[in-house]
Amino acid sequence: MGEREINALGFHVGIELEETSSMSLDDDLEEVSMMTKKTPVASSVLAFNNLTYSVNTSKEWRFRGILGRKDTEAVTSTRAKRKMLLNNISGEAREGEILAILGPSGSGKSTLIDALANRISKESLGGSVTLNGETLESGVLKMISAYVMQDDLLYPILTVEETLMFSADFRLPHSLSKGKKMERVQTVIDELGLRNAAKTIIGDEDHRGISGGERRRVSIGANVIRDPILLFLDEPTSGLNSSCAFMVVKVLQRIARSGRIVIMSVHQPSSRVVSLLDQLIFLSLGETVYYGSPFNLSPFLSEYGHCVPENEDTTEFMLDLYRELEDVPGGTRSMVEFNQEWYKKRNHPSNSEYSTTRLDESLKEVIPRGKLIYSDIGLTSFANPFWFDTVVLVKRSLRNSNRMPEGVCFGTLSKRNKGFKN
Ligand SMILES: Nc1ncnc2c1ncn2[C@@H]1O[C@H](COP(=O)(O)OP(=O)(O)OP(=O)(O)O)[C@@H](O)[C@H]1O
Repeated sequence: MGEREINALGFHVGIELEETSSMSLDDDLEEVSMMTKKTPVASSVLAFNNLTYSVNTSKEWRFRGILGRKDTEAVTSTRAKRKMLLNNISGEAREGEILAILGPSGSGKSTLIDALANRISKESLGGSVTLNGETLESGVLKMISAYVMQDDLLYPILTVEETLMFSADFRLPHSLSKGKKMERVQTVIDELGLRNAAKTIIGDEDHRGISGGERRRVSIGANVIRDPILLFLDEPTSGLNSSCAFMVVKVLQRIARSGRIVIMSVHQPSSRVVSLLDQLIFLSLGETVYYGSPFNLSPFLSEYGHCVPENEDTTEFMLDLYRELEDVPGGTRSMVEFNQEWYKKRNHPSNSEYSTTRLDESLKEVIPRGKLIYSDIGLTSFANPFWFDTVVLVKRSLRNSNRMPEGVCFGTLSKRNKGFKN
């Protein structure tokens, strides 16, 4: 354990000096990795307890008349049914760490991220979400967090630097000087390992631009420009090949280590990606089948009676195992129950240490750095007036469309969900 420092939230953070890892895949990332890395020990914690969310689904039956006679009127009966999307999900995400939510399609990964990111109405969501033991006001969590969506919505003819500068104009207070905003943009470019791509256009199917992995990092950068405390990402690696996916998660690890909480969903990560994750939640049909570190997954499976064969990837083995279980009667129930017992045995509430600094005091420190204003009456509105945001958006659209050689219509966005150039 090395020195102690105070982080963005005003919390004390223990710093460990770590050996540098070498990355030949990306020059920029390698350059940053060559510098001594600081790994903060978590001191702020987003805890979620017994999150439960269900939706109404209605089933409709139509009866023809007796003996299916066509002249009798059809009778319709509708019976409301509730579908459980999240069932008693608990866990914590710690500052300096990445919490990853894994599971097959439809297991509830996006729903859980939405629940944590305050994108599901409080009335519909059971359970609690707290930061350092305090329940966040509905608006506050949104204000101190950023949510990166699966789809890239970027302007194709703007360069990486311009894209981030427009984000800075849009997300940072307009009272901040151009120079300070540019400084922040340059910091983010380095943090994302995008130095070599800074002057390259985003590109799309018709215009050659940066790679798919770099695009994803630009999307992340546009959201971290205002330095959020919490970063939520829905499938940040989808559509990327394994080396690009690794680089994206490597960047997320760096973002987490700089004192943020990162929560992401991932469908089928490679073992290299898993090596960058700190905590995992495996979901099956809205229930937790494993919650813990990647290192404990193999012992968990052994104790559950399914030893991971030598040379097999543990995460893949786990995903295959419970996908098989989902197809048999009783499904993954025994695994869900085993996980609850296993977790209780290994974790004690005293492990969950976090700062005792009052949350509102901590927010006072951090909020002026971003787009938000803190006043004596609490958190108020966004720093930039509506007209200012409108001007920024119009300027961005105009610059993009002016550069389109074909004179493509105003405000064209690049949305490449498929066909990434990895
Ligand atoms: N409003 C809704 N009404 C009914 N079912 C819903 C609703 N929203 C989501 N679902 C269902 O909830 C389940 C979980 O959805 P969710 O999007 O969270 O899964 P996921 O694990 O993120 O999947 P993917 O990897 O495909 O994105 C799915 O079966 C989905 O169809």
